[in-house]
Amino acid sequence: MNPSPAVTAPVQQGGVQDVAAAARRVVDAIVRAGDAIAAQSGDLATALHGVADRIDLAAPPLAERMTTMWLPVDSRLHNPVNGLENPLAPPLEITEGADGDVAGSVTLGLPYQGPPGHVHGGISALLLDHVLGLANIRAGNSGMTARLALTYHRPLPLFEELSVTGRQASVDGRKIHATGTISADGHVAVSAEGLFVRPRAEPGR
Ligand SMILES: CCCCCCCC/C=C\CCCCCCCC(=O)SCCNC(=O)CCNC(=O)[C@H](O)C(C)(C)COP(=O)(O)OP(=O)(O)OC[C@H]1O[C@@H](n2cnc3c(N)ncnc32)[C@H](O)[C@@H]1OP(=O)(O)O
Repeated sequence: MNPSPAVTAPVQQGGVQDVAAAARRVVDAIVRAGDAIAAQSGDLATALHGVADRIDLAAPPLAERMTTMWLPVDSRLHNPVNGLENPLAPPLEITEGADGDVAGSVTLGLPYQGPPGHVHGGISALLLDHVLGLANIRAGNSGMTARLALTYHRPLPLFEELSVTGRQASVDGRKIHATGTISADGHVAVSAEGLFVRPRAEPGR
């Protein structure tokens, strides 16, 4: 289900989304293989640099790419959480949302490992910061993250579908409070309370 054009971007077959998906696969394969590719490392690095050189040649000036980052459509495609054109995004799939809430799902592999078989705590913070931010956008009052407090209740497993939720709790002038969770197998593993502050001027302006 695609609940809101405000927080998700259309899934496209082909195009840059496919390139980003292939790049994610390369990252995953490197982390999985580890020392097993040491003997081929020269060839592999040369091949990957060749791909990067080819892509770099086509790139427009950096400033041109940065200016639209806060525009909703561009952010939806390029943010590092659910941006389908950003290889760093796992990507989180926004699957559901009601009454301004945002819900998403994601299965994380080895590149996101912290403790053995479990998700690095900073990745949980990344997911929750973004989903709380999206919940604020959906609720119609959004701001910059000023404070994000996370409680890690239990280790969060890799290779299992995770459910991420976010909702706006209250608005007090420019201060916005939002809460969220990450659950695995129906159990909350991480919960978050965030303070977001609507800047006096839009960021980057
Ligand atoms: C408008 C933005 C949204 C646009 C959306 C476009 C579409 C995009 C689409 C998709 C995006 C998906 C969503 C993304 C989500 C991710 C968000 C991030 O990752 S943001 C990057 C990380 N955060 C920073 O870089 C902030 C850095 N900090 C600042 O810029 C400032 O400190 C800021 C804006 C947070 C506050 O600055 P001041 O000058 O406006 O704040 P003062 O006037 O001092 O305080 C206002 C009130 O807030 C409290 N406050 C401020 N900061 C606080 C803090 N850290 N802890 C506690 N209280 C704080 C103060 O005590 C004050 O409260 P009293 O009015 O006195 O009651």
